[in-house]
Amino acid sequence: MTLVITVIVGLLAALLSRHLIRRLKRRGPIGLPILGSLPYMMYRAVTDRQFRWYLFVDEMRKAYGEVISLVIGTQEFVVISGYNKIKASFVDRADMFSQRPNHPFYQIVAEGRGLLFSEGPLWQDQRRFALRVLRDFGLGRSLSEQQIQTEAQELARHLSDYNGQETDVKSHITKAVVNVIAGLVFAERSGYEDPKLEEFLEHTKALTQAGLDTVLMVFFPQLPISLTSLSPSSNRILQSERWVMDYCWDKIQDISRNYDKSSEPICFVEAYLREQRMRQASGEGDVGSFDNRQLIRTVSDLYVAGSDTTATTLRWALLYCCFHPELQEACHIEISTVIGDREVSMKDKRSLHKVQAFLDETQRMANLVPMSVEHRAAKEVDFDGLPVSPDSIVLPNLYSVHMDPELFPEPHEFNINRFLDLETGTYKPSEYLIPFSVGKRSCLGETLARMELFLFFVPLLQKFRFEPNEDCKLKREDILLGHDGIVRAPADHRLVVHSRAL
Ligand code: HEM
Repeated sequence: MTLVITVIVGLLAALLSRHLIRRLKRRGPIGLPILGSLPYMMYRAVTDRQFRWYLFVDEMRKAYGEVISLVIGTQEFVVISGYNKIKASFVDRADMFSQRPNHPFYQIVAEGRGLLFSEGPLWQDQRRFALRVLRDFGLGRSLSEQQIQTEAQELARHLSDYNGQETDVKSHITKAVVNVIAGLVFAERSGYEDPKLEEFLEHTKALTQAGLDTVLMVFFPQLPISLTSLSPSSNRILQSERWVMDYCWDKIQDISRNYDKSSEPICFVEAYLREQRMRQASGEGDVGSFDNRQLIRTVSDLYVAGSDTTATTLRWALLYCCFHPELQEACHIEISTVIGDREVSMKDKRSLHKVQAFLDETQRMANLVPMSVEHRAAKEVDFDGLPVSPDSIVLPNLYSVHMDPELFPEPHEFNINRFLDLETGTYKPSEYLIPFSVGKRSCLGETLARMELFLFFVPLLQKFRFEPNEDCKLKREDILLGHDGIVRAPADHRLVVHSRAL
């Protein structure tokens, strides 16, 4: 018996010392063997109502440094924080840090296809193609400008029905933004009452605002993947993923049945179908990586990445308008003076200094994707003295840049003057504002998103005044703290909409 106890204690001591030696070589919390910092994180999540994953990670950054190793369960996260370190890794060493996690959970969800979670030559080809097609359809130019203007008018018409009443602006705004993407991808739009659109919004929410129990699967990559179905939240993600894929596939099939592949494409799907045909004609009858499964995944990525992100940023902008009525009024006066009651266009952007500063400050404070999308290293590498394994999940801590008091003094204050030249009153952009991340994997939809933010926000402030309802005033701090998730959304709230006399 004594011998057995001695052997067990010896084994445990050996395991612990091996763990300690390995952990001491790395910067970051030591944690426990097998569980890492998970118990501490769970304790914090249970005892602190204000616990948020990105705040926890940033707390670790404050305690241990700008490049740290955080082990949760058996999964190592390498957190890269601060503008200089983020640039040194994702821009200067982009070839090393532009991969996506090879973790089994991501493989199940995305199968290494699409734009968001693919890598290597497949990702390069698809990204290049998507950017070219979106440019051909006038991204950053008049075609998509008209499309957004039409949706902005529709949104304003819809909101004017609520004059003097309170409403949850979320669904109105998201529908308008989804219609812009649907126009580009499928050359169609849905009515605001379309039940499929409602369903789509529910499923994208499940995908972008996943909870901690989903991440639990990520924390233990060695667990059999069948266990994923035991976690309700992981299951919800997989179901939503399937729903969005089926939805996209139905639409692709409709387009495919009617599209004459020799004619000029009018949407992304038609351009893709034509590319498939050209590849089949030129090669050995092979579409290469441009097959139908890749098409569905790419389309669903554009849909999911392009809807909740922009819509939620606009919701943050209206919330900040409500909590800073003097700034809302200053932007309205600027809009009235510069463009009066005519329709806004992208040409007006450079004359609307306060509006631009307001949108930038919104993006800084909102920290919409605080830890960006997960990366990984292409191979075993040393970065800033820390060994980084290709199995580690690398997180660009964008939140740490936007909240850096050296770059943005009093970072928790909403202050549009950071983006204004105080002598001339003109807009002054900052290179440290990086909501779309940086480097080769930076947001593919940045140009579209910037256009949408401007072309939706200006008519909203031109035609309406927004006010928080009583509940929103009472719960201000909770609403501004927001939810956890890949996309950081404000907590549910309702605003009172007042039409302005034009
Ligand atoms: C305000 C709105 C938006 C924000 C803040 C935003 C932010 C981001 C961020 C932080 C990433 C990850 C970059 C990285 O991996 O380091 C990303 C990736 C991506 N975004 Fe956006 N995004 C927005 C809107 C859009 C729109 C409108 C589209 C669609 C047209 C889009 C499509 C994508 C795609 C496809 C990727 C993956 C790129 C890749 O892995 O190569 N995004 N976005």
